[in-house]
Amino acid sequence: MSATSPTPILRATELVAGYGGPAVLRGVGLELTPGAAPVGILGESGVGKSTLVQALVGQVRPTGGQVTFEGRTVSRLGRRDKKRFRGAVRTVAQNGLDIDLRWTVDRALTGALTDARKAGRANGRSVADLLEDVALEPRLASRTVHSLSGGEKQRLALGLALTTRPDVLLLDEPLTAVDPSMRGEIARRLADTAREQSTAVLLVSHDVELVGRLCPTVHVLADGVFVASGPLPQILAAAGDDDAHVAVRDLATAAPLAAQRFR
Ligand SMILES: Nc1ncnc2c1ncn2[C@@H]1O[C@H](COP(=O)(O)OP(=O)(O)OP(=O)(O)O)[C@@H](O)[C@H]1O
Repeated sequence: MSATSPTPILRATELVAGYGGPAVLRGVGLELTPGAAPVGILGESGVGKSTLVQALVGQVRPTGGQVTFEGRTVSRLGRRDKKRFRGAVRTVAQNGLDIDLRWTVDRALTGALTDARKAGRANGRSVADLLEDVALEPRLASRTVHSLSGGEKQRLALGLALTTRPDVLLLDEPLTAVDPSMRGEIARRLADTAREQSTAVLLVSHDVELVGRLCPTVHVLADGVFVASGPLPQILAAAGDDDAHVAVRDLATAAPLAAQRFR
């Protein structure tokens, strides 16, 4: 290994987490490295994908194992480190817009860029650049956030997350309201920007096609652990094996087109 090989910035080790009852996550390991290719998470509804994302940012406290940011335990970060963490690790969830809906898109993005600059995370991007990153038309800049469609709001949430030039972008079903025919294009632009800025991306989605296209490495979450990891074609190709996990078989059945394409 060369001395300059990138090191993971956000790392979950033997992560156990839940909500007081039986643990939802029962020993998950994950590494996110700036500059590395996007990592995908697939799994049926309720298996704990969002719980994993929340545990990665300290919103769900692990009861076992740990999550570290730059080597420090996330749930024990001090005030200054926490502030840095919030700029460096951005989450975009399905309904992730936490801003005044009366603002115009331009005001929202300009304000976020100013905040990023004050926090020492200026990225040299303009509002126009950000709109392009997430495939929002320039004419939408003068519209109020409230007036945007669900899919446009989701794209704005992505644009806002990019304002801090994050080291890690955690995307939890970020494009559900976007027309399926547009998802690929938005994801491609996002992946390009992430690559240019060395942002590590974790993509959680039910959309097997999307995850397969964007993420060279995919983890399948079931029974609280990753039951399969690797390139999606390899995972789907093994779905017919005698020892294949039922979640992998279900994945191939639920996404026959993807299974065929990747086979
Ligand atoms: N705040 C909470 N309190 C108690 N239980 C919760 C809470 N949030 C989630 N759960 C439970 O934890 C389990 C995992 O939920 P989670 O939302 O992580 O699954 P998911 O894989 O993201 O599902 P989906 O694909 O439907 O979004 C589910 O059984 C869910 O009901």
